Amino acid sequence: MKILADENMPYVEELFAQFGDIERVDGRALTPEQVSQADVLLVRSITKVTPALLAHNQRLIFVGSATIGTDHIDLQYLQQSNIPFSSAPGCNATAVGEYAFIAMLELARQLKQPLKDKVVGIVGAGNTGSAVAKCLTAYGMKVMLCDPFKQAQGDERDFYRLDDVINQADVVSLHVPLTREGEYPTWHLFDDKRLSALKPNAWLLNCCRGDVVDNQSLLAIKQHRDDLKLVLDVWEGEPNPMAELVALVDIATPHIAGYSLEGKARGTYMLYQKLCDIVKCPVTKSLEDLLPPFYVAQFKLNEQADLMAVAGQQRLLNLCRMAYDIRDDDERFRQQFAIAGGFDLMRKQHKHRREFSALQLNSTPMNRDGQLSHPNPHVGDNVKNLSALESLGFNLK
Ligand SMILES: NC(=O)c1ccc[n+]([C@@H]2O[C@H](COP(=O)([O-])OP(=O)(O)OC[C@H]3O[C@@H](n4cnc5c(N)ncnc54)[C@H](O)[C@@H]3O)[C@@H](O)[C@H]2O)c1
Ligand SMILES: O=C(O)[C@H](O)[C@H](O)COP(=O)(O)O
Repeated sequence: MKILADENMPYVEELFAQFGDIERVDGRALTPEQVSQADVLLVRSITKVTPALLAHNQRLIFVGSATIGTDHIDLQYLQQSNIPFSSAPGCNATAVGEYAFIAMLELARQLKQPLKDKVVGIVGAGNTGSAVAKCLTAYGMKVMLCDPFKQAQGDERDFYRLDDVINQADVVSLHVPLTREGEYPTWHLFDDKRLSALKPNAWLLNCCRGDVVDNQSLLAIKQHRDDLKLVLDVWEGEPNPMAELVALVDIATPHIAGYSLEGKARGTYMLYQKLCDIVKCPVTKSLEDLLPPFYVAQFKLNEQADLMAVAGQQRLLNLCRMAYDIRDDDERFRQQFAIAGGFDLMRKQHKHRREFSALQLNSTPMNRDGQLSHPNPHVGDNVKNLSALESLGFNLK
C-alpha cells in the first residue's frame, strides 16, 4: 500500500508504517501525478482535494484530513466517487479554546484591564466554540453563544441572535466553518456592517477561517477605530496576509490556534483509527504513547495564590504561559510573515506547544515546607481555586 502524507503531519511513521510505504509530500504543491499511485492520501488544510488533483488516480481507498475544517475538500466529489473520507472533528478544539482564552488574558494584560468583567460572544458553538466557553465559564465569565443550527437542533444551552451578540458582547470570538451556501453562510459573515456595529472598545478574535471576516473592511474600520482590538490567527489570502492589516492587529499568529502537540497527535491518530476500520485491522497503537512528557514534572501551587480572582489574573496568565506563550508566536509572525515562504515555515517549525492538561499541578494544600497545612482558614478557597483550574483543563494530581 502506498501512503502519501503531508510532510508536516506528525506521527505518520509511528502510526501508518504498518500499512505500507509512506511518501512525504509538500501539501501546498501536491500534483495529480504525485497522487496517481497513492492508495491512501493524508492531507492538511493547505491541500485542495479537488477532482483535478485526483484525476489520474483509480486506487484510493482513503482520503484523510488531519483537520477540523473541511473547506479544502470537495466532499461531494469524494462521495460520488465512493472514496472514503474522514477529517478529524474536534481533534484540536482544546488547543483552540486555550489559544483564545490565553489571547484574551494576554490582551487584558496589554490593556491593563480585568478580563473577568467582560461578556464574551461566541459565534459557532461546536467543538472549538464550546472549548472556549469551557475555559471562560471555568474562569467565572459570562458567555453569549450564537449558533442557529445548534439552537434549531434543540441544544439546551442559551443562544442569542448574532445582532444581539454584536450589540452586547465586549469580546466576540469566531468559531464557525467556512460556508458559502445555506441559510447562514459564513463567508464574510463579519462584513462592513457587522464590523462597524461592534461595541466601542470591543475585541474581535478570529481563529476559524480568514474569509469569515472581510479583511479589507476590517482594515478600513480599524484605521479609524483604534478602540477596536484584534486577535487574528487566520487571514484572508493565506499564506500572504495583508501587511497593512497585520500592522494594526494586537495579537497576530500564523493559523496555529489548533497547533498543540496533543491536537496534532489526535488529528493523525483519528485518521489512523479510520484506516484501521477501513482495512479491518485492530487498533493497536495508543495516543498517549505518542506524546512526550512535559518538561517540568510537576508544579506545586501555594494555596494562597488566588489565581481565579481578578487580583490573580497576572499569576493565572503566568501559569498559562507555561503551556503556551502566545507572545512568541506574535513576535515571530511580525518578523517573518512578509518573507517569501515565511507563513508556512512558521507553521512547519511550530512544534512545542502543550495543552493545559500536560501541566501537572499539585493539588494538596501545602505549606512552604511541603507539609500538609490543615487546619487552615484558606483551605476552602484553595479547593475552589483548584477545582476551577481543573475545569480550565489543568491536570491536578
Ligand atoms: N485556527 C485553527 O487552527 C483552527 C483549528 C480548528 C478549527 N478551525 C476552524 O474552526 C471551524 C470550527 O471548528 P469546530 O471544531 O468548532 O467545528 P464544529 O463543526 O464543531 O462547530 C462549528 C459550529 O458552527 C456553527 N455554525 C455554522 N454556521 C454558523 C453561523 N452562520 N452562525 C453561527 N454558528 C454557525 C455550526 O452549527 C457548528 O455548531 C472549523 O471548521 C475550522 O475551519 C481553525
Ligand atoms: O481545521 C483545522 O483543524 C485547523 O485549521 C488546522 O489547525 C489547520 O492546520 P493544518 O492542517 O494547516 O496544519
